[in-house]
Parts: sequence; C-alpha cells; structure tokens
Amino acid sequence: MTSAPIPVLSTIDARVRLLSLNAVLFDLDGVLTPTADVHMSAWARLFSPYLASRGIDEPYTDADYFAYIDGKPRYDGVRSFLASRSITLPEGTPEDAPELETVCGLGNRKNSAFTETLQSEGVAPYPGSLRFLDAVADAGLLVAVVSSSRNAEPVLRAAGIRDRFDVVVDGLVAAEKGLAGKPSPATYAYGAELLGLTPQQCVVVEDAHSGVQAGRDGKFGLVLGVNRGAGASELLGSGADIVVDDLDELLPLSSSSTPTPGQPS
Ligand SMILES: O=P(O)(O)OC[C@H]1O[C@@H](O)[C@H](O)[C@@H](O)[C@@H]1O
Repeated sequence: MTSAPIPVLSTIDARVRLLSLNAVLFDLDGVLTPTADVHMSAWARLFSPYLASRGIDEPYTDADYFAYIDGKPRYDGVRSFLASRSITLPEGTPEDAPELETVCGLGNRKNSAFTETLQSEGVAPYPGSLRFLDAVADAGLLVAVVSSSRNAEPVLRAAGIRDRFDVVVDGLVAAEKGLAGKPSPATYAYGAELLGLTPQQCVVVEDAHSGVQAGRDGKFGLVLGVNRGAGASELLGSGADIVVDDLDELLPLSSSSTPTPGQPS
C-alpha cells in the first residue's frame, strides 16, 4: 500500500459530480444486496475442507476472500485463490460436476452451497441502497447492474428489484460476449455502451477491490466505494474516489447546494 496521501472526494463533491453524470452502474453482491456474505461463506465451505483434504496447513480465511476472490467471476476466483497456495488444477469446463477436481468443478461446488443458501434464506436489498437507488432514479439518472455473478438474475428477482433495471450485465452475459471479468473494465464499459453512454458519463458503485479497480482503469466519471469489509483505505488505494459504509450517506442527492442534471447550477 502506498504511504502517499490518497485524494478523497468530500460527500458534497461526490454528490455534485454524481449529479453531473448520466447513469449509475451498480455492482450487485455487497452493493445492492447482502449476498457478498452468502458468496463469502459458500467459498469458505468449499476451500476450508478442500485445503484440509490436500493436507495444507495454512487455512482459508476471510482475508483470502477479499484478496483473491471478491468481485471476480467464479472460475477466476478459484484460479486466483489456488495460485495463492501454489495449487494448479486442470481448467475443466463450466459443465463440470461439482465433485470434479478441476477449476470449474470446484467453482460449481461452491455454487451449490451458494444456491442452497439463497433458496433457503432468500435475500432482501440493503435499505440504504434502495433509498440511494430511488434518489438516483428521481434525479433522472439511468441505472444498470454490472455483476460478475452468473447468479445475478435470480438474486435480483429474489430481492424483488429485477424490474428496476433495464440493463443487467452479469457473468453469463460476459461469458457469452467474451468479456474479461473484473478487474478488467470490460463489463462496466459494456454496461455503459448498452445505455448509450461513455464510461466518463457513468458512476461505478463497488464494494470489491477488483470492481473499484475496473472503475478506475476504465476511467469512469466517478467510482463510489462501499465498505462492506474490504476496508476503506484499501478501496481508496484501488481507485475509489470516495468510500462510504452505506450508500444513504450520500443522500439527499438533490439539495439546494447540488445542481440536478439538465438544470443550470
Ligand atoms: O459464482 P457466481 O455466482 O457466478 O459469482 C461469482 C462472484 O460474483 C461476484 O458478484 C461476487 O462479488 C463474488 O464474490 C463471487 O465470487
């Protein structure tokens, strides 16, 4: 981590910049819904016994999740974590059964745990994120979801917010279009393109290092970090312009001190 001070936007400056832009691209897990926790626990249910089965002493921890897995597409997460323990496995294919010891097999094993929890426990959006989403829409900005997850559609439906978004770029869309996953900016850039906008006209909202990095490297107009455990200074270090603990810290959006889009300031 750098020791030089990182320039951080104030809440007021972040509001002003947000309202000068045209759209907000939301990550899903950990930003709109608390499903980053469901992913995190499903990864632990995969990797803790897996490392033990290979006789590896260094246990899987939450820090591993944030460093190697958070925000990345499923199989990239598997590969990246295994590399941290110097394990290389055959890639396999997305159709691999969860019992297979391949990158895809392990990823699918984790997905069984994720799906099980989603179905048994359901999911409700973060109330502060819903308020922020309402405020952004009221201010006339477009909204989209850009998630690495292949489960984004069922998560959005389970949370009751699927109809809030015309554009959803998820892990399945990325695979179909051959787009590189986060930290590459490709999926966010595609989301902007589907809205008819440039990255510079869009805000990225992210809770993961990989996603914040994508926003920074894609030169998006504003990168909002939400700290759900990755760490505020770490998210700033990865390229967030401002980090909040909850998106409603940025409300109200339309105060007398902030211009609304299309209106003179
Ligand atoms: O396995 P899925 O549902 O395709 O999701 C992969 C990833 O999706 C991302 O949205 C999460 O932030 C990651 O932590 C998760 O591992």
